[in-house]
Amino acid sequence: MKLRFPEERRGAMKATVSSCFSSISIIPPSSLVHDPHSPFPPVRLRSIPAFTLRTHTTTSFRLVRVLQRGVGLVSPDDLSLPEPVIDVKEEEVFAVVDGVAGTKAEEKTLKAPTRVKKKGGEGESDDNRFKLRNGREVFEEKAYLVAVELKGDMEYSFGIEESLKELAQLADTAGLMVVGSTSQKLSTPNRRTYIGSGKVAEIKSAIHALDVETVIFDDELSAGQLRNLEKAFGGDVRVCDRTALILDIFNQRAATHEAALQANVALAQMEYQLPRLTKMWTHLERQAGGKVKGMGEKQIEVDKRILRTQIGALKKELESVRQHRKQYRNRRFSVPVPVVSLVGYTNAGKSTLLNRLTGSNVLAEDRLFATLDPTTRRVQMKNGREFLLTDTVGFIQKLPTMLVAAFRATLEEISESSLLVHVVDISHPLAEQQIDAVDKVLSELDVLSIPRLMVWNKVDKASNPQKIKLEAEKREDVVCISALNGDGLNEFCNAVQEKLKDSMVWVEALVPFDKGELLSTIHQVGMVERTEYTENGTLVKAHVPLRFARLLTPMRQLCKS
Ligand SMILES: Nc1nc2c(ncn2[C@@H]2O[C@H](COP(=O)(O)OP(=O)(O)OP(=O)(O)O)[C@@H](O)[C@H]2O)c(=O)[nH]1
Ligand SMILES: [Mg+2]
Repeated sequence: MKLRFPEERRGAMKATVSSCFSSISIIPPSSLVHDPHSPFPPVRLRSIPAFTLRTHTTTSFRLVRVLQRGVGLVSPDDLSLPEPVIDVKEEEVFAVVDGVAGTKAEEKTLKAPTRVKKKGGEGESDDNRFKLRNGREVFEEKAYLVAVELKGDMEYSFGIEESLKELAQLADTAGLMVVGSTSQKLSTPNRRTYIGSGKVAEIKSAIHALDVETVIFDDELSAGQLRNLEKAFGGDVRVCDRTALILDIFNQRAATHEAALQANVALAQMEYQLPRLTKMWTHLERQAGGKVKGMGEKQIEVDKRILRTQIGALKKELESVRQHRKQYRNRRFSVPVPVVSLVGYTNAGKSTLLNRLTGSNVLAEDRLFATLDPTTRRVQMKNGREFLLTDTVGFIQKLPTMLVAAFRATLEEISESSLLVHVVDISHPLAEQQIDAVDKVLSELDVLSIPRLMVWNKVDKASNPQKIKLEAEKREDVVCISALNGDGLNEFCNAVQEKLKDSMVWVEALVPFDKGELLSTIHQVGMVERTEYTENGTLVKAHVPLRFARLLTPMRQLCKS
């Protein structure tokens, strides 16, 4: 496999590890657990919008309720919408209620599509389709996947088949059963239906033949396209896009996490929802026989205003969480242990690496987006040096921008790190494309200036580990490891230390004898090259973190005089 790396990434991770680190080895995990607690105290938010707490048994039902007919998102308690004076037949209630959030009839429709386990008869085959996902039982709906390759799209490096494979993994993570897929090459997407009319007809036949319940598109679709496609496919089939699917996975996973994280996901869902509120209400005018002109327009405005207010309130609360976390981090930084963040594509093995090095028990599994919130643990090496290692949420190609924005506060951990370790699943056929996708997100987060070290993980799983290792040796900024079996972890720690040294400053200071504690801290957080005992104190020559160097300024002057 050929891997490309931009010039700036070929940094200073020397193959010639400096002699002062040659004796470093890793202490067995059991003795490394220094910080069994999360780095942040639990944060309480005053309010999480009601919709994030609503759960339904059927995934696609949730997708549709939450993401497509978004007005249902708004908490009924917050609403003072005028009830539409429309005489509707029983079967029309569902459509009307889907457009009118918070009416009494909504409760009725919420229950409508929920599947109930039946004993015997018709329900028996359905029984096998109830699966446990993210700690919850969900009905495994049949999903059909659609991808479009736009001609001349140079950014699209994944290839349509691979992107579909990843979409299938996402669908599986969300609890859907993929029964088929199709793709189309287009020069420009169709404005109304995204795909061409022939493809629409082809998918419609597949829906009938395979009993499809949900059609998922690999790209973000507009509200109009989603609606037109649903209409074209007819029946009960739902249509959603990749972004909605990712948001749904985050929503499912966030349910068991702290409130601040749920609020981040809620915010991302609302941001996705806002532009998709248009024309949701036009059916009201149709059902009123066109007698109440402008009614739909008015309702959209009301909904948008409510949603904007909720977004504003949520942003405000998240800002206070941000400040809270910042204060906590500042306190942590008063002991200047360098912070190293693990970043990378989802499923690359970041959490497995953190667990290996620190004896922690962070969830690591063969699923996408196993980790949602950062975990920081202390890594101490045999030579007494230590650094803090932070595990972060994984990235993915076509990561919804609203998710990146919403997680910005959480990802501040990354921006305040001394070093980013980019973990790559080198056994993956698209490792190179995944590296590019991660770089893209890192540049969106504006952290490209932080020193980086690349780690090729899962070497044990690669078809030709020896070849990979030889390739890595040729590069200056790559370390090969297997987080699963522990191979290469000594080299990894040495490389981290070397990289950290690059970000430190050289000091020569005379530390008075009565400041023994300070001397041991220098040994702990810095890289001491030499110590000399003099009449007036200990002369130390070391690389230390910038913040710490400032503390030593008076002693540096003392040394010069
Ligand atoms: N063979 C092999 N499997 C590994 C290795 N490292 C991790 N894995 C497996 O890869 C899967 C994903 O590992 P995680 O540690 O959860 O990956 P992650 O990067 O934290 O994933 P997200 O939290 O989704 O971003 C798990 O099934 C791990 O057991 C490795 O070195 N070799
Ligand atoms: Mg993880």
